[in-house]
Amino acid sequence: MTSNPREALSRQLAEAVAEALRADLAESERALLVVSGGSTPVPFFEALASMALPWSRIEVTLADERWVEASADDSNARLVRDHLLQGAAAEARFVPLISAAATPEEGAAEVGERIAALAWPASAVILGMGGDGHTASLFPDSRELELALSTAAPVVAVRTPSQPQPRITLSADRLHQAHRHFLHMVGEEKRSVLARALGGDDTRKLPIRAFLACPLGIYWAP
Ligand SMILES: O=C1O[C@H](COP(=O)(O)O)[C@@H](O)[C@H](O)[C@H]1O
Repeated sequence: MTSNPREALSRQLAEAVAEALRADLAESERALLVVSGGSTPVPFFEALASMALPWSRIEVTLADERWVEASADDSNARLVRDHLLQGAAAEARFVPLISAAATPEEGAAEVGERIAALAWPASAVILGMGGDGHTASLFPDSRELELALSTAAPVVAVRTPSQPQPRITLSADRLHQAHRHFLHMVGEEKRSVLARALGGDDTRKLPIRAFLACPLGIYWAP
């Protein structure tokens, strides 16, 4: 039994996602799970990894990634490998968003083909949100924000002045292609950003707005 609200939240989210995967796997041979990176999902990943699931039938990919080596400290793929693909969950098929290309612009076509071949619509997309209202790598100052919000392509290479690395993100269109959407966030700052997002409609200012009508299951703890 855990008394930490963030741990309890992660456990509840993991149970909801496991339930979603089980329901979809009762209808289809494969199911796809799209997860986010950052600091918030670590306890969620660990809770989900402990769930009894037919992991070999589950595909996992990311909402976004920094264009860095898979072994880099800030690689979202590394986060998934270290915290989700553990124990029985190591049987899941993880499909990363990076390639051997030097830049995301050069790698986007190959990564896009890989992503398009997954078991869409996803069972669940778990989004995070930054203090600037970004989700996935759809940042308010991303040069390709307009494109990422409007294209039917699965992925977009993104350059963002506020961020140190180039990135690649699933497009909003692709992120919408899921049976269920969850937003996982913690802390008062993010709660007030979400309240601002709910009070307006300019997606370019707070890109999380692109997902508020999915409908979105909001998992928040202080
Ligand atoms: O840059 C990113 O940030 C968001 C939120 O991260 P957090 O550390 O505040 O939890 C995340 O959803 C996204 O996938 C990641 O690349």
